[in-house]
Amino acid sequence: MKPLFLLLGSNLGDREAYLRQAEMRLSGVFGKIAQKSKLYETAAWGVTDQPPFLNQVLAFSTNIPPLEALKHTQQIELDLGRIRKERWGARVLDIDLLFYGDETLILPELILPHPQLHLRRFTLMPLAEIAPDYEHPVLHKTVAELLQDCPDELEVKALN
Ligand SMILES: Nc1ncnc2c1ncn2[C@@H]1O[C@H](COP(=O)(O)OP(=O)(O)OP(=O)(O)O)[C@@H](O)[C@H]1O
Ligand SMILES: Nc1nc2c(c(=O)[nH]1)N=C(CO)CN2
Repeated sequence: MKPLFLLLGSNLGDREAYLRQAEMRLSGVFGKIAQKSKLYETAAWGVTDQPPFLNQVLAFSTNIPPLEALKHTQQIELDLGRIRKERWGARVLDIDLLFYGDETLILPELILPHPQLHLRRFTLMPLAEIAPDYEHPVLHKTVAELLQDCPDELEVKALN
């Protein structure tokens, strides 16, 4: 079994409800949630001309292989997305695989650890809440150190 850290994001519709549904579906696949961050309200990063996000990090302990894990998370995005699509005409759930234990992968469909995680405060803040001492298997810095060194100045606010 290895720890799998997932970042959930939503910025359309009832964001909290989408995250909750995603969480239920994910625990159906990966089992009991080992750790769960608070919800974080964050301004949109990258393409800033869009509504603010709710982000949250969940951790599981699993032996489902990485590519299979990705298929599951993409299916959940699709399933919840279909509901959204009819209603809003946009994707409102994003699931990123952040760390899968010490796995390092560079495939067209999956890069582990997530190649942008150290550049994104909206990822590092919730991750640092639940796993500050977790070491990045490529950069060899802890999550707390990555957060400290992160150049991103995005405002990220814990909600609960
Ligand atoms: N660690 C990873 N977690 C999730 N998807 C990944 C990862 N590495 C590569 N991918 C690939 O990235 C592709 C694009 O994902 P998506 O459409 O969600 O992009 P995005 O959310 O706009 O950007 P980002 O991935 O930078 O957050 C997916 O089809 C997936 O195959
Ligand atoms: N704050 C925030 N910004 C984003 C996010 C996200 O989850 N949170 N996801 C994006 C596409 O993956 C683009 N920008």
